[in-house]
Amino acid sequence: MLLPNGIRHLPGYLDRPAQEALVEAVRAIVTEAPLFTPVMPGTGKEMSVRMTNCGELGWVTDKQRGYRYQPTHPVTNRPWPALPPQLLDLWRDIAGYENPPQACLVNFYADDARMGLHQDKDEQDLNAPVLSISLGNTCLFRVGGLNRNDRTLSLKLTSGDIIVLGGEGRLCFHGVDRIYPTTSTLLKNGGRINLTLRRVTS
Ligand SMILES: O=C(O)CCC(=O)C(=O)O
Ligand SMILES: [Fe+2]
Repeated sequence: MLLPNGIRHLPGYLDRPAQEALVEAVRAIVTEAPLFTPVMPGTGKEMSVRMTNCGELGWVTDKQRGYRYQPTHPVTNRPWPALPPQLLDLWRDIAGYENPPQACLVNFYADDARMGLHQDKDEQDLNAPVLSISLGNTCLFRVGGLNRNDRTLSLKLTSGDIIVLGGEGRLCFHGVDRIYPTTSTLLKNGGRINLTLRRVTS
């Protein structure tokens, strides 16, 4: 399904077994690289999502140094766990990009978490798409244009859906307005997981 600016929505792309396998992979990642609470640069205000990463680089943020990618976990200082093979396969099948992903951000949304409207622009390689996978409870996703004040469109993302921000849509503003509790049985404790695959360097 094509949204404004060529953003692609692939509803129900992953079947239940594929979703369960990804949840298992995420469990292993979180054991090795514990979730941390990201903060806004400058204000130091905590975001409501908790996160970790896998891949050669991970997205991190703190009060002083702001948003960036780094090869190690900010708390354990250990390298991030490897990208699970399923994610490399998905990138190959969907992204249509010659180089493999370097980073996978793992976002955990409790049922009261959200993510404000933002652009993904901490990457050098803006030719590569961002591939985003939804697992667990349904969310209300909002996508706009290249300017914060552009008109936005809201859509529900359910477990197994994939969004591709590529081409024109690569730098579109987007965010998660809310999570709908008890809309999926995939995650025993509710909430939502979002996996975001990215290329970082050119
Ligand atoms: O949770 C989502 O669907 C979006 C996550 C996101 O935009 C991000 O991590 O940059
Ligand atoms: Fe984003």
